[in-house]
Formats: sequence, structure tokens, C-alpha cells
Amino acid sequence: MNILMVGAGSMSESLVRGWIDSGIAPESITMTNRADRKRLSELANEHGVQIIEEESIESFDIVVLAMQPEGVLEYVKRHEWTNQLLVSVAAHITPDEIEQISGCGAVCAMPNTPVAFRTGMTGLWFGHQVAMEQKQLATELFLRVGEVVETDETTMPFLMAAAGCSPAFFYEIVGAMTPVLTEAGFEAQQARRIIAQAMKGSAELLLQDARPTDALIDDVAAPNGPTDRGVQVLRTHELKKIMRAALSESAREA
Ligand SMILES: NC(=O)C1=CN([C@@H]2O[C@H](COP(=O)(O)OP(=O)(O)OC[C@H]3O[C@@H](n4cnc5c(N)ncnc54)[C@H](OP(=O)(O)O)[C@@H]3O)[C@@H](O)[C@H]2O)C=CC1
Ligand SMILES: O=C(O)[C@@H]1CCC=N1
Repeated sequence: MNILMVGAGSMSESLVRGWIDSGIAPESITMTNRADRKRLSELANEHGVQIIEEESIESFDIVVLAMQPEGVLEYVKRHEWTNQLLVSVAAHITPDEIEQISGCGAVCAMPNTPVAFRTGMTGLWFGHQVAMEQKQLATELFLRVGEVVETDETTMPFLMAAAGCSPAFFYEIVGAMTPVLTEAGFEAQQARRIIAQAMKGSAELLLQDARPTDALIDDVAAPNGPTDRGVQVLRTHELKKIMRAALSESAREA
């Protein structure tokens, strides 16, 4: 199975890192981009992948379109497609648009950068021309680097907000919490580790325990205790409203 990664940015590299860690041979992955040759050489040195400046599409089974959304359809138009599986990771592109131009089956995937550590969450939206074995192939490919959920036109924007974009929301939260700890005397990296480990443990608990989040809060918060008082601050400042607005804004096509 030969994979071409078109685009060599952070999403592309995260997928490549995760796939190689999952056992895919680096030599079966080829990366290309638009202009930044230095970046391609660095990726070849770091991951052992092939790099190419002028790609022949027919040598590949899977072509991952991992450039910015505005370049995707133009790239598909510029090339001759035979029987490749096209996988676009770009926001707000539809599989039907790609299939109409290429004549091949297309999948719109929405992964997130934690795929680099095989803890990703990916939404897959299959086009009408995707054959059953191609669906299986795409699903297996993303299962190598985390969990997969099938999406469609309606759910994809919200999956993107909640999984593709949300790592940045979590980093924003960590960035807001860290100074409180450093001001108390922790080193910055130590503060970050404390918060990240608490987030990781809480995420694990959320995955293992299906009770509502309010019940999980009750497990932590004694009435009028420190947690309860802190949660009340979040509620007074209407965190739920803020999160709803952030997710809705990310899901919206600009
Ligand atoms: N970052 C994330 O967390 C996520 C990103 N995505 C999607 O992934 C895609 C890439 O995002 P990200 O990696 O963050 O972006 P980056 O800006 O980090 O990387 C974009 C890459 O695409 C290349 N590129 C742009 N246009 C072309 C083209 N016409 N042909 C070949 N290569 C091209 C750029 O090359 P050069 O530098 O040479 O111009 C660069 O390597 C986007 O569509 C985004 O919506 C989806 C989920 C999560
Ligand atoms: O914000 C972006 O452009 C991409 C889409 C999903 C996550 N990052």
C-alpha cells in the first residue's frame, strides 16, 4: 500500500508519525508540499519517508489531501486519477465535490493532532463512490492512530469542532491555568505536567465511566468544599455558554 501525503504541515506530519508508530513502513509513505523543500528534507531525515517534488499519482493507492482547504479541489482538478482512494482532511470540503472531479471514491476525514501519539479521534465521511473495501481500508488506516466515528454532512462540522479543533481549546485552558501554578512557585514545565496529567486522568475516567458529568463532578466536590466553590466560579462565568459559542463558531463555515 503506497500512500501519498499532499501537504507537509502539522496535520500531515502527525498522521505520518502515528502511522509509522503503528507499523506502516516509512518507505511506503511519500510526502510532498507546494514550495518548502527544506521542510520536506527535514521530514525525510526525521521519519525515513520518501519525498517528491513532482508526483505521479498512478504510483499511489491512497492520496491524502492534507493541504489548506482552498488548495484541495484545484489539486484534484490538476491531476489524472485512475483508481486511487482520495482522503481529504481539509475542513469544509465534501467527498461528493472530490468524487465529481476525480471520478474516484473520496473520504473526508477529520483527524486531530493527537493521532501522532495514536490517541486521535477521527471522523470519516464517505462519498457515494467509495466501495465497501475502500471504506474498510480508510477505517483501518485511521483506527491505527486512535478512534474513528462515521460522520455525514450534518455531523461533520461539529465533529470537527469537538475533536479536530478542541485540542487547541484544551491548550488554551492549560495556558490559562499554568500562570496560577507558576505564581505559586512551580516551574513552568512542572506546572504544565501537573495540569496535563490531571486532564489525562480525567479523560481516562470519562472514557471508562458512563455516568453523567454532573455525577462525576459530585465524586470530586464536597458541598461548599474547594472543588464546589471552584465549579461555582466556572458556572457564574457561564462556561457552558462560552463552550457552546466556541464550538458553534468552529463548526460554522466562514
Ligand atoms: N492542524 C490540525 O490540527 C488539523 C488540520 N486539519 C486540516 O489539515 C489541513 C492541513 O492543516 P495543517 O497541517 O494545520 O496546515 P499547515 O499550514 O501546517 O500545512 C499545510 C501544508 O500544505 C501544503 N500545501 C498547501 N497547498 C498545497 C498544494 N496546492 N499542493 C501541495 N501542498 C500544498 C503546504 O506546503 P508549503 O508550506 O510548501 O506551502 C504545507 O505543507 C487543512 O486542510 C486543515 O483543515 C484537519 C484536522 C486538524
Ligand atoms: O482550524 C483549522 O484550520 C483546522 C481544522 C480543524 C482543526 N484545525
